[in-house]
Amino acid sequence: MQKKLDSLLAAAGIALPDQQKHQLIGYVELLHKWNKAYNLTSVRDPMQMLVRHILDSIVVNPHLEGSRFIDVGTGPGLPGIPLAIIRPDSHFTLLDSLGKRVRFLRQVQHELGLKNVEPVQSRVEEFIPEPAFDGVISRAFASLQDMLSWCHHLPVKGEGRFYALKGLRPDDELATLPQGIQLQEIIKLRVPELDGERHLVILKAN
Ligand SMILES: C[S@@+](CC[C@H](N)C(=O)[O-])C[C@H]1O[C@@H](n2cnc3c(N)ncnc32)[C@H](O)[C@@H]1O
Repeated sequence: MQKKLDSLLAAAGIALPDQQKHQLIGYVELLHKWNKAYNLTSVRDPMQMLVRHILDSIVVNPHLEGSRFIDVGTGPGLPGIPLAIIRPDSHFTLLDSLGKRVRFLRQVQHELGLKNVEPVQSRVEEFIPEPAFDGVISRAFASLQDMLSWCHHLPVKGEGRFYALKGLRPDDELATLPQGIQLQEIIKLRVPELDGERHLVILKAN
């Protein structure tokens, strides 16, 4: 798996310390080991997990601003765990409503020794955290409208952003953004060996 990760990282132009690469591989091994018991992902092949989960998450890293994030509807920790591994000076709250998935996240936290993640079981609508976040992140969670309406009460700093990882450019969802929210940027992401388009939508309150 190490060779495959190295070649994907090289193709993406990402350099990481060995310790972070070992943690990313350790995370894939845990996903693979516990997938059946916890029903974590439809991706069964660890090599495909590297492409569709690890690379797909970490290509977002250069576009994040700040150090305190929440990954809403994180499921098995995507994109939050890979981002927390390669961004050890940032803190990630990993939120999901399903107890089984949050139990898996606690196991990952413990086995990989991650000090910068906090798994939380809650529906996002009922979660009242503090202090404020620099960014609210989600992947495969909800339409932009639902994400923003379920997350609007989360405390986000003045310069804070909403980051939504999407497949195709979601022009129809962008046409009906709620009042008070504006589009900052849509970034086309390049994920080596992944078929199909990936986009990062960055929104901010105005
Ligand atoms: C399709 S999965 C995506 C998981 C992960 N982000 C990924 O990219 O693989 C959506 C996740 O959102 C969680 N979820 C759905 N509605 C939620 C809510 N209102 N509050 C918190 N989590 C929610 C589900 O339990 C599920 O784990």
